[in-house]
Amino acid sequence: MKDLEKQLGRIEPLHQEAAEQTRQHVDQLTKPLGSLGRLETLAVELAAMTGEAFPVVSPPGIIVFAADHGVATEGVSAYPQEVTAQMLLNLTHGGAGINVFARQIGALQKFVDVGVAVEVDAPGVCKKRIRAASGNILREAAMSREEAKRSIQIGVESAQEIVADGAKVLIVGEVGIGNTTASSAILSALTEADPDEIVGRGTGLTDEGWQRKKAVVREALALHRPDAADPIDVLAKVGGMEIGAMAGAILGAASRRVPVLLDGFIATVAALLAVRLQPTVADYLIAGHRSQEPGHAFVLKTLGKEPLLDLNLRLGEGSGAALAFPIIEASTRMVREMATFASAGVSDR
Ligand SMILES: O=C(O)c1ccc[n+]([C@@H]2O[C@H](COP(=O)([O-])O)[C@@H](O)[C@H]2O)c1
Ligand SMILES: Cc1cc2nc[nH]c2cc1C
Repeated sequence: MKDLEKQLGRIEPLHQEAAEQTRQHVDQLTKPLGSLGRLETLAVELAAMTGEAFPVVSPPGIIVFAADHGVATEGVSAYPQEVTAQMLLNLTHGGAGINVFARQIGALQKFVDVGVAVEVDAPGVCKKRIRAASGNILREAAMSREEAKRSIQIGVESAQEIVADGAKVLIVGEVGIGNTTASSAILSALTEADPDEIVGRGTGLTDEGWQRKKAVVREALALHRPDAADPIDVLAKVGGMEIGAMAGAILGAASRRVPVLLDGFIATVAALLAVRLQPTVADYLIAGHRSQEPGHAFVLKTLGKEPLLDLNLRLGEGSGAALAFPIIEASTRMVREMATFASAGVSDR
């Protein structure tokens, strides 16, 4: 990934001085020491990421990447493939769940087609199509190595664009019928997790469909034998274009010291790919929520991240991260707006 590294520049280590300044300030605010719990540690983490002791996180930026998966023809999703394109159109009309939550938090929104099966003609779609759906991983590679790299590069560029537009935190979301199958295969390949432990029902498979999905993941891994030490190989053989783009966007945001608020299973598997490509990116990740998909708890544990919310969500699109955003914002407002013991004339311990 030499070319990508060149394009990204370095991902800077955390800013310890800013973090220390925030830590000291938080301890002077008018509250019992440590009483705002996770909000306090979040405030310090955000300072370390941004390099600013009093960071601003609004407006957040949300990028939804859409792509189709050849494996969808194997009966691994409760919904048909055409839903991906239909939902992409719905997103541009503002009718999807993430649109509602994005409006609630005043987010910038971007919708990127990286490989939907049927092209969507709508002005709100950024067309970065690599190919019309990935290959069916049960029989062929999801994509070529070049296509996998291209997906990452599109993600990097999309993140850089939304940051240039003013986004202070990045949320990456996706739509892609079949992408929990691809994400499960990536996760198993990268961690040697047993598919039985991490494959879930995705959009809501029946017991029979769920068993078939586990077998598909197992067979795809046996066929392709992706190299765990080579994340691009894993992405190309059993991944998907929106997953590569999300990994790239996460790298792109971190390279600009922009914190990344993670959504559900697919977004977090993309984050694991990003971490395997560039380990320092892990410092810029905050887990928004824990999805119902069983592999999500596993990948969060692998990344060492504790989610902010657990609302039994399994929508994707960036929805869980958008719902967690007000907590991030509250931590920054605590630092900026609360009085100190000295300023308010309140007696300290
Ligand atoms: O984010 C999650 O944790 C999540 C869990 C289950 C399903 N999804 C969404 O549902 C789609 C994938 O489910 P499936 O069953 O088609 O693999 C895809 O469009 C995702 O956005 C998302
Ligand atoms: C309707 C629908 C909306 C979605 N949004 C993200 N994934 C989705 C999957 C389906 C099926």
